[in-house]
Amino acid sequence: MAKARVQAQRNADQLTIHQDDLKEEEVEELLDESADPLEESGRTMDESSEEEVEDSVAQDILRFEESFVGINKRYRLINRIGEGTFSTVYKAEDLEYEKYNNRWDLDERENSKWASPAQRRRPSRRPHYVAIKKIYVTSSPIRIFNELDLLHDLKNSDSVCPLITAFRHLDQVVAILPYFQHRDFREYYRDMRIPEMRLYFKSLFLALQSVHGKKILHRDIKPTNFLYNPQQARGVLVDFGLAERQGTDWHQCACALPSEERRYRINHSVYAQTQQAGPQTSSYPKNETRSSRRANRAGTRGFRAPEVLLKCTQQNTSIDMWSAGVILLTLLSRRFPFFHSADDIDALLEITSIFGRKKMKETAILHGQVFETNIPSYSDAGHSLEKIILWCTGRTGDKAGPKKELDEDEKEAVQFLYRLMECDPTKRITAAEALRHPFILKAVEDSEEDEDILDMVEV
Ligand SMILES: Nc1ncnc2c1ncn2[C@@H]1O[C@H](COP(=O)(O)OP(=O)(O)OP(=O)(O)O)[C@@H](O)[C@H]1O
Repeated sequence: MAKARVQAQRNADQLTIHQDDLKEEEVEELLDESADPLEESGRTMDESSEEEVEDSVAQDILRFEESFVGINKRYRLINRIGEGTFSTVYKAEDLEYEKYNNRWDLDERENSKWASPAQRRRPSRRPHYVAIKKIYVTSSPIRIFNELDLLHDLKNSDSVCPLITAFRHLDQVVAILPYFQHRDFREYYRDMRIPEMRLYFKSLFLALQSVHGKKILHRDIKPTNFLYNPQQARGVLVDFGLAERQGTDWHQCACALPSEERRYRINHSVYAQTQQAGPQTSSYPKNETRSSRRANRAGTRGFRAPEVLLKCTQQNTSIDMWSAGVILLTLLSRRFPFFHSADDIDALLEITSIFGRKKMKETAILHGQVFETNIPSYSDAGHSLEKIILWCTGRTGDKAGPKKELDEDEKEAVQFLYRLMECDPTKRITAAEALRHPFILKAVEDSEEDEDILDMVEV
């Protein structure tokens, strides 16, 4: 029933929109459709003209249309495509596309390069899709403003999904973004090959380079926030709901001190004094009077950098590079999610099981924290990432048989991974440096090779 009502509404909307066009341009219709290269390239993967919509989704769409008065005059809601912690995202057709300047539409820009002057003058018959992000009314206005403000700042970056516009109706705010065709990460993480990974990360680091260039931390880098289209080898970053400008609410952290001064402070700390008092004394002050440390720990579990977990009070853009490293580890190990912690302590322990106790102690000290664990199974040195990837991909081999090894491409990927999952944020690779790393530079060589193959086919 709900489905039928949505369909009836859609048909009515479609009629009012297209009647006039048809009268004016009937003759050109056929030409228009066959000459539009985007008819081929723009509709990829999951896109069909009408999608199967579940009853519960259809009802949700109706409720949204009823509560947000006027939304269906501008957009034809098609499907619900995402339900996150802070918003619901719908796919919709932009019914008023031709009325506005659409500089944001990269596909259209690309398309018009190939079109004749006559085709360029004609309004395209291709439907134009947008993503409508309905931000939950429980989000604070400051948070909503922050997201829209940062998106506005990033509007000229080709690799950030731009904000087209935003509307408010009573307490409801919606952000309108271009709909970006992408493939669900879960469909390809098990079999993505190294050359494809190079392209994926090249695109991700181009995006991060532009975001970090503006001194903005995304804070929530994970596969669902990087919408990637393998056919175009291009992805866009979405969801700036947790993003912040670097320096917001900073207090001095030991990691930003010169190493001499840091050592001096550590040697004279309360902890160092209790240590000097001898092994019988408890390592921790019994009557702690200092308030517990506060720091922004926003992000998604499993993707938070060690300094976020250790409550560093001067976090910078390098936290996103760690999260990108977790994505690479996921792809190399074919395990998603790779980390599965219930809370921050668990998350620290998961990292410890890889990098070992010694590294974690050093990392904690960097931020003026003490890391101790009495869990016996954690070794001091941890395990190499190579070994972990071999274990995860079932290449352990038996003791009698030949030693199993990663192939050359994988070894190169792991070298790159060490630069991303560097526990000390001051030593971690930046997005700009990552783009110059051999692992990423080879992406260009690979695609040139592909072109050679294409040339051969043409000849
Ligand atoms: N522009 C877009 N084009 C296509 N799909 C999109 C777009 N924006 C968002 N989505 C889809 O909607 C999902 C949720 O979007 P978003 O991450 O912005 O919301 P969220 O509520 O902050 O989610 P989460 O809590 O999972 O981080 C995305 O993972 C993606 O699948």
